[in-house]
Amino acid sequence: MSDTVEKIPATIVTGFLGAGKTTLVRHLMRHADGRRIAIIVNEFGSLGIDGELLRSCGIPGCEEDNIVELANGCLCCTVADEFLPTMQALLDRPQPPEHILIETSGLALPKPLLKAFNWPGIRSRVTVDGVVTVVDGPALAAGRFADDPEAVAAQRAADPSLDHDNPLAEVYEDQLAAADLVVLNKADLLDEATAGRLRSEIGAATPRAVKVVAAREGRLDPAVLLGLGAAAEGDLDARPSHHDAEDGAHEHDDFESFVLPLPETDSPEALLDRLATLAETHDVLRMKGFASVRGKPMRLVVQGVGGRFTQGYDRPWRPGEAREGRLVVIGETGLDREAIAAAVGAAVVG
Ligand SMILES: Nc1nc2c(ncn2[C@@H]2O[C@H](COP(=O)(O)OP(=O)(O)OP(=O)(O)O)[C@@H](O)[C@H]2O)c(=O)[nH]1
Repeated sequence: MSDTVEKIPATIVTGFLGAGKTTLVRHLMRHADGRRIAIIVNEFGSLGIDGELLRSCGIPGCEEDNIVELANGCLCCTVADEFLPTMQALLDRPQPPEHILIETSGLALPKPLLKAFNWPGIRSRVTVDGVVTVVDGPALAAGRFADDPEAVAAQRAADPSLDHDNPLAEVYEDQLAAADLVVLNKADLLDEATAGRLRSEIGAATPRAVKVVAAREGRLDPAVLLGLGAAAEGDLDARPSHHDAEDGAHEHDDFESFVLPLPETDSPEALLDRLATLAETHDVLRMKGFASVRGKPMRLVVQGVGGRFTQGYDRPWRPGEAREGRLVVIGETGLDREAIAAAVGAAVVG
């Protein structure tokens, strides 16, 4: 009975590339009210941009020690090698966290991660308080991740061999199927009618009745996001995955990621224009990184989701720090790396 009483709650924040997970985690940290929260951030690309952005945000609680980065992989595939030892180390701290936030990569399937919470050393000490799935409202409205969920479902039901027909939709659907709460994010870019339509679409795509809340920049009261008490690790059957038959193992051959050095720029606007054109031309799903702007003491952050780009400065370049720009590029396999590199005036480095 005391089984659940003293367990540390963990919240899994999942959602497609660029949906707004890191933004939501930052909001949560800003409103943590002194709660000791540890963050585990996982990224698909080899360069940990999200961890870097969280550390530089200046919010108390986002210090180095509280953020553990699992870059270069996908949490769902490196559970045993990376995630479990990381959790163990957090739990073994003299002052263990009061809550653990896990931000998955945009391409991760939540279910293998949920399963990991049943490992003996973890299950006795941590419970999954809830899976929060962040959805990019405007992307969904544009039909990018689930053009027609019902049609996809019907097609699949008719032909079970259609396992990898649409990897984007599969990831999106798996993330929704695992959700205890869905955040319909980027509500500022949706009109009311569209938001209403998306809510019903999401409702139809989730296998259980799950609350859908609209948000701008993940700005929701922590009481809405935390304390869901789902104990999701004990409820796996209710969260179907396209990869159930594969016992959690899945390939990421469908997607690729690489890093480009970004040359110093005179104009952030010109840089963004170039990247936006590039994203459209080459069908890039996600770009994010840092750049040096000539004459500026601050580091420029660039964020691109599909063809929509934003920029801002996060922190001054440190004394002695090389002002090296870096851009992570993520897309479906087959990106023309050379052409993309040439378009930003760089050579591929990783
Ligand atoms: N307009 C608008 N932009 C948003 C909102 N939330 C996040 N963004 C922007 O969307 C971009 C991606 O946000 P992130 O929080 O980095 O998304 P993510 O899900 O962590 O991205 P990945 O880690 O690549 O999967 C950034 O430029 C954000 O500023 C929102 O509610 N409205």
